[in-house]
Amino acid sequence: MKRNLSLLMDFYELTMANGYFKDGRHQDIAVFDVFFRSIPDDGGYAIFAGLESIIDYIENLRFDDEDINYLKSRNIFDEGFLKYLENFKFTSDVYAIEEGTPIFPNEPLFIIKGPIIECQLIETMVLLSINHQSLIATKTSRIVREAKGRPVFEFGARRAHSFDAANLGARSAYIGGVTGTSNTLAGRLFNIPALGTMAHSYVQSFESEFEAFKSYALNYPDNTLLLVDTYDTLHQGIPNAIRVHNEILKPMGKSLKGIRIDSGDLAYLSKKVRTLLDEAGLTDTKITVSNALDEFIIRDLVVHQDAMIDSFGVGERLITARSEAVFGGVFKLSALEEDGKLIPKIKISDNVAKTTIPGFKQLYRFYDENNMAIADLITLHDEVIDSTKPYTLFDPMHPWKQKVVENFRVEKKLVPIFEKGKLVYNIPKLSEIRKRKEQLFESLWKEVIRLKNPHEYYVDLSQDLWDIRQELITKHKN
Ligand SMILES: Nc1ncnc2c1ncn2[C@@H]1O[C@H](COP(=O)(O)OP(=O)(O)OP(=O)(O)O)[C@@H](O)[C@H]1O
Ligand SMILES: O=P(O)(O)OC[C@H]1O[C@H](OP(=O)(O)OP(=O)(O)O)[C@H](O)[C@@H]1O
Ligand SMILES: O=C(O)c1cccnc1
Repeated sequence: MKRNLSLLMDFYELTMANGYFKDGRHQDIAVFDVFFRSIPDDGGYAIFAGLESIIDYIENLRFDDEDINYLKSRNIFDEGFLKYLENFKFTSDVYAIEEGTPIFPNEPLFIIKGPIIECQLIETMVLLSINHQSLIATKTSRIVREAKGRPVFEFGARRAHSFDAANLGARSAYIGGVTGTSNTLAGRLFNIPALGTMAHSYVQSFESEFEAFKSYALNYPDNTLLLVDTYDTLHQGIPNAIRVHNEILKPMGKSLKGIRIDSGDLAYLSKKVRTLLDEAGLTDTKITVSNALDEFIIRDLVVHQDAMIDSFGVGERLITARSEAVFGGVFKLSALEEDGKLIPKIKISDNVAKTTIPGFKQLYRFYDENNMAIADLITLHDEVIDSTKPYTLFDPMHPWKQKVVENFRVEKKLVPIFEKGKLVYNIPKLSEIRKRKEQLFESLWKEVIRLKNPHEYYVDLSQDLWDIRQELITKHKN
């Protein structure tokens, strides 16, 4: 079902848009940036996601009769403004970081340059898409990393905060690194491997656990995955699973694919289960565990308890990003055209870190000879970095802290998405986005990605941009 989401915007976007229109300023060219200030869970990096939803929103942004009639019924909007909305056409330029890219605080993730009225109308959807999807991709990447190569499956749909959160959450989780999802619709929509085991209800619905396992094995002899903790994992679940293997699967030339443990001490049980399975000759049968897992429990199981676990199913704490459920991306005006010239604008705060970075910008990532990311540099939009010469990076908060880099390579991180309202970006397949995340993640130092007290990745300003910012701070403070 195609939904009309055009009015999914904060009401103030419309009152401001109506104001710009009535004052005849609505076609004035503005630049707005999206950035975020702190990384969820005090992490050292985040993963960017949500761009495809924004592209979809912009491509379908039109106001139908029901939208217009609703706005009319509020009795505050100008007739001319409603006519403008009725004939709305997106004409702006958009630049964004590509999904799956590691991102850091304060850098521009998404830039729109166009009539101020258009910038304002898309604000809410841009933020909600980036904030939700980057949050889940980031949380997932933390979880997957701690599994140290063991597959992680996303099991969260039932505890997601809505159906959109389930579907887009599964997509973000796939970018973040899960191997598959239990959400069948996400599987169909996004071509993510959709799969699963069985629930306790299946076991409970039979006279005995053995009968339940037998039925499952007969129905799925090639992919028998049994939930073994309904009654007693070690004394009933595993013996019944081994019996089903010996009596049903083995005579068919098949073998038990895997078992899932969903309660109890997962380290202790997994080791005991591994021994029992091995002793029965089932050395290839995989052990999956679930039950309110997160990156910390997984790390504890894998690193500190030597649990014998082959894969993890992770639901509620991933799909809701329970440990820190807000990704604080913001949308700020950074430039305005006056007499045909873009004039940088700033928002000053007593907290220097909260003072915005003015101007129409570009973002570069510096890599060393070994392809490791050294720092990100925010520049003016047209600045060019000459990588054949040494470049002096400096900390924008403490400019005397400097580092001269040589033998580096730079990547422009903000790529054109819309030009004068026309989509110019080749939307990548989800599998390519996932691969990008994997590849770019390899360029981050271990110090930056560790869970606790990570090293702060440098996000610097070019000298030209720093000068403009200082000039504006001085001007407004006087
Ligand atoms: N060895 C372990 N190390 C660290 N955390 C663990 C370990 N085993 C299980 N956990 C976690 O401890 C929590 C236990 O949850 P809970 O108190 O609900 O117990 P339970 O075993 O699920 O009990 P129930 O039988 O009621 O389902 C879960 O988050 C689970 O992932
Ligand atoms: O704990 P999570 O990380 O969210 O992982 C998903 C959970 O969902 C299921 O439980 P549920 O009690 O909903 O149903 P069940 O009868 O299949 O166990 C499953 O057994 C997991 O415990
Ligand atoms: O397939 C599973 O094992 C599954 C799916 C959803 C939630 N919990 C478990």
